[in-house]
Amino acid sequence: MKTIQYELQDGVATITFNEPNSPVNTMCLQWQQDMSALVAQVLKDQDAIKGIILTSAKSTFFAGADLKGAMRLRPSDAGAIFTEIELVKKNFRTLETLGKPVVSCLNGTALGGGWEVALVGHYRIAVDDRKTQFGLPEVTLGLLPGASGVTKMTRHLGLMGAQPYLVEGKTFSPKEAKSLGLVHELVAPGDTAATEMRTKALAWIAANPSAQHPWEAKGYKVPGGLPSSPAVAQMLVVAPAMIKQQTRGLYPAPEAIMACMVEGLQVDIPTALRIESRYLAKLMTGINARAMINTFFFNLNAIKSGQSRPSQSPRFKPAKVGLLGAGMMGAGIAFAQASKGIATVLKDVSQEKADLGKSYSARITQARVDKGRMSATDQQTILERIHATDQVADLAGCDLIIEAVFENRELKAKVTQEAEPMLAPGGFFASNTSTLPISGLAKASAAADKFIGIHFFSPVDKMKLVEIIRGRQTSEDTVARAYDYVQAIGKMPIVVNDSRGFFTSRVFGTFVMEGVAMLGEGIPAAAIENAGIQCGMPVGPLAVLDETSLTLSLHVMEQTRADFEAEGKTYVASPGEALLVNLVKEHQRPGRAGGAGFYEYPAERGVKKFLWPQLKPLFEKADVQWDITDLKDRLLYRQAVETARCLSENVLTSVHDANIGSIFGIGFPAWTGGAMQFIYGMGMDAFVTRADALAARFGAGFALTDEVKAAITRYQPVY
Ligand SMILES: NC(=O)c1ccc[n+]([C@@H]2O[C@H](COP(=O)([O-])OP(=O)(O)OC[C@H]3O[C@@H](n4cnc5c(N)ncnc54)[C@H](O)[C@@H]3O)[C@@H](O)[C@H]2O)c1
Repeated sequence: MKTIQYELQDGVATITFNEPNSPVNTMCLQWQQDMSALVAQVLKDQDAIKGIILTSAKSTFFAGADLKGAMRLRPSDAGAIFTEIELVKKNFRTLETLGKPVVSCLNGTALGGGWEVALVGHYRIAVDDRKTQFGLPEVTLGLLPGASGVTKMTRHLGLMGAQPYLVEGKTFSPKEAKSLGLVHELVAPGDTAATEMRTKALAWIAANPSAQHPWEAKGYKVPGGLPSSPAVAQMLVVAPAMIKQQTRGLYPAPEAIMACMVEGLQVDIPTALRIESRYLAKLMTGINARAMINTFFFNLNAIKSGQSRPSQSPRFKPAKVGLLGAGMMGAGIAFAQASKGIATVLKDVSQEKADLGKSYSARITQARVDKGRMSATDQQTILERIHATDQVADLAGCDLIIEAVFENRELKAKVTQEAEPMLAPGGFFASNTSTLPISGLAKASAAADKFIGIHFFSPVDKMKLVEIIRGRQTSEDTVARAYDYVQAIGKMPIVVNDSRGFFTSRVFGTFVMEGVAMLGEGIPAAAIENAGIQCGMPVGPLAVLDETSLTLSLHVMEQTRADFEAEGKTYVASPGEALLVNLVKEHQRPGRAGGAGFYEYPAERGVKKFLWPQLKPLFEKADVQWDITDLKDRLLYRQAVETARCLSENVLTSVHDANIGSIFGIGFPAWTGGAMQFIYGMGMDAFVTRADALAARFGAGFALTDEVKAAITRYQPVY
């Protein structure tokens, strides 16, 4: 056995998982074969065995399924997958129904398949380490815990009790596991933890010679009752509808898990396990799981491990970072930095404004203190790290200064020249601009190689993504430092090359303007907004444009037009631009902040916003024909085409940055796996055919040139 060590001593069989050439244990093909060999060995030795201990030689217990293999699966593989899962469970079941006590000694994290291995033990002992996580997050990858996870957790915790851990994929600490009854004993972390766990395991084995899982005993009652009991039956009327509402029918896994829980409780264990295998085989070979695994496992890991970070540069640890502008963004960034231990100088034009910016951190931390999620001491430490000031000189010695002043080129140039001399030797300067090309802003800098874009999203506290923009002259060392800074404050960096709107603002612009173009065609605003929600965007294009401001969009368009004219280039207005001018200038509807946009924002408390009734007489056409599938496709395809163009133009240089950036920066629906995975998931031919058809009816925004098609093919990931 290559991945499992087996030792039988004094009647105790110790099974140690230890996959070679891997930092973690996985359910790889070799492990599956080894498990069959192991079970055969245990059966041979069973007369001599008094008990079994499951343990790991890695720093974690067991990581779970081999996801690379899952990326190669297609619907035609469902039968083979069913057989494979059934074999894994047959081996588990042989061990746990042998009539011998089995103890899992959990030295570290056990997630997904790893937690299902842990659940083979009748008794579970864990090291109470803060880093350790247990649970079944399969749903977040479009999967279902099919190696007995659904069956066992539902029987342990009941239908209601198990829901958060199965349908939502909530993970839990060793302490929480203990309070849920999923772990029976905890030991303190440290050098002696392994020995202590073993001692406890041996004692339990000696005291429970013929252990079994609780539900194997006659008369076992599932907590909360069976689906036929009145309380559960009542819950079952509501729960599926709630799931449907949350997933909008776009994510099959939560529904499949719920169905599997309910069906599994009404049959015996072997049948429940078979039902589970069927559901898993279907999910695992479907398009959604592939998209989610690709993005939420492989792409996220690529970002964490720094695949877009220039690898030659040494690691950078920011100690002191200055922020120019204590407005909405500056205040948010200050809190993000200070809570990660970075000394922060928050500068504005007056002490009053700087203090106001700092008060944002005071408010956020106070809310956490009030909820018991932060200690008053921690709050004080964070606030003490933020020095609010109106003095440029206070920026002296900063490793990095980020400007977040008004979106105005002249002002940005002025503050750059004022603050740059304050940088510590080797320090660098960044702009948080959301629209102005970085290479142009860098002209104001005395060291363009040390000038970069670090584009945060609002609200900074909630948005994990940060877009790093490499200007024409930005050095690779500066890119690496910006990457390290973003990771140091716990955010997710993507790296793009400079271009108008970079990646996220550019693609986001195509989404909202496609919505405005539809309105210009006479399609009802409510239908447009509904299409946005139905395809999985967080909000409709008109509502989000109201939030980001119609005036701002118009300002950016005017600025772009002026830049194009100055460069002697032809500016082509997007189809919705005239309508936007009309709304802002003729009808004084600047957006949410101005109290009026596509929506009305009633001042009365509790009265919700509603679409401005005048949109109907002004823009809707009674004879317009539209189809919801077309509307949904237009909103998604327009963004996917623009993302592919970004790859083709070298604005983006990786698919993981494209996918993660589109989901976390723009709100591109997660069920697709991101804007590029949307294309790869459906296949190049199908995508091109549909995009061509949309281009023929709705314009050049959907047109794919040969270069763009070549870029899509060139960047296609291979698993
Ligand atoms: N608001 C967003 O959603 C968002 C998102 C990403 C990026 N951005 C960009 O971030 C920047 C700031 O945006 P915001 O929404 O925080 O603006 P804001 O209007 O809330 O804040 C700007 C702040 O800059 C201050 N300021 C002006 N001149 C200054 C100077 N000489 N020195 C120091 N401070 C000065 C102002 O007093 C004000 O407090 C802009 O470039 C914007 O495009 C904004």
